[in-house]
Amino acid sequence: MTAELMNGKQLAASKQAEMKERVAKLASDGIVPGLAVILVGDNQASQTYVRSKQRSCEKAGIHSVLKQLSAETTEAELLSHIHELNQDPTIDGILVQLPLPKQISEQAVIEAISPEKDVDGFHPISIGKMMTGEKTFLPCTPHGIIELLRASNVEISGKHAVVVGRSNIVGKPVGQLLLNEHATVTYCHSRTPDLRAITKQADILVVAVGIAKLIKKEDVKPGAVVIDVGMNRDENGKLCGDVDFDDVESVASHLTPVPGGVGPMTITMLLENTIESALNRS
Ligand SMILES: Nc1nc2c(c(=O)[nH]1)N[C@@H](CN(C=O)c1ccc(C(=O)N[C@@H](CCC(=O)O)C(=O)O)cc1)CN2
Ligand SMILES: [Mg+2]
Repeated sequence: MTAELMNGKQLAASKQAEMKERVAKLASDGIVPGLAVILVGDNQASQTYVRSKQRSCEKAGIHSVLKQLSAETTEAELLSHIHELNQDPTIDGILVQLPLPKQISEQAVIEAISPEKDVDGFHPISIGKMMTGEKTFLPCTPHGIIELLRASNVEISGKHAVVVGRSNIVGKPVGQLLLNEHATVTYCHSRTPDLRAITKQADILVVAVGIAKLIKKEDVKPGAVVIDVGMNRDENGKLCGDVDFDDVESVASHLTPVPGGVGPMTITMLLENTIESALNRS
């Protein structure tokens, strides 16, 4: 068996082309969606992701503002920027790029963002609504994963989904979204004994731990759908996921590549949330 590639890059491009049309229609009604991105410090990867978000906004016709703050920024300074953006009528979405420097509490920052502008879906109100299945902004990477599964016609209902990783950004929420789609969900993490015994039971395996090529073909049930959220560098400095792609390709039925899988969907769902937020303006 050779796994079918779940091409996030392609799906992201087609979704973003649709969004461009939606945004053009909105503009003719006098509404231009606006996204504010706050980047604190000089983390290289964060700079790349933020640039990519801005480029995608520009292509789609979404107004975007970047606030670049120094690594020494205090929590109070950052909060004051957020309070200002909460009041700005041209801004529909506020995103603070994570991770933040250690002097700043991520929780305090996330909670300062108005839930109406929480296009990252990280605010406790957004998370609570996601858990109860109410309409809300869904976190971008987990939502992107669900969209990838849908586009590949993967049945979720009744399947055993195993999530490796329990971060607030990916692991926890993707498990909840899979549960909302009626999967039976098992979470694994660094203290799970005999990880492989559990990953081998998965019909849908989502891996988001940040360990290069952790998952090998022996860890995967033949025919499983494997979603790789990892973003690591291999021994040659090449970008790679948490799944050993070349190994797992021969056992999985569907597999996401890194790059070009889940990553591009993250930005796409961010644009979708920003447009949604602009529609809620009036
Ligand atoms: N406030 C947030 N911070 C962070 C989030 C987030 O959703 N909100 N997620 C990640 C980083 N991230 C977006 O911010 C992100 C990561 C990766 C990609 C992506 O497209 N990756 C490409 C490869 C890029 C490369 O070549 O380096 C891919 O997988 O094809 C997009 C967004 C942490 N912080
Ligand atoms: Mg984790």
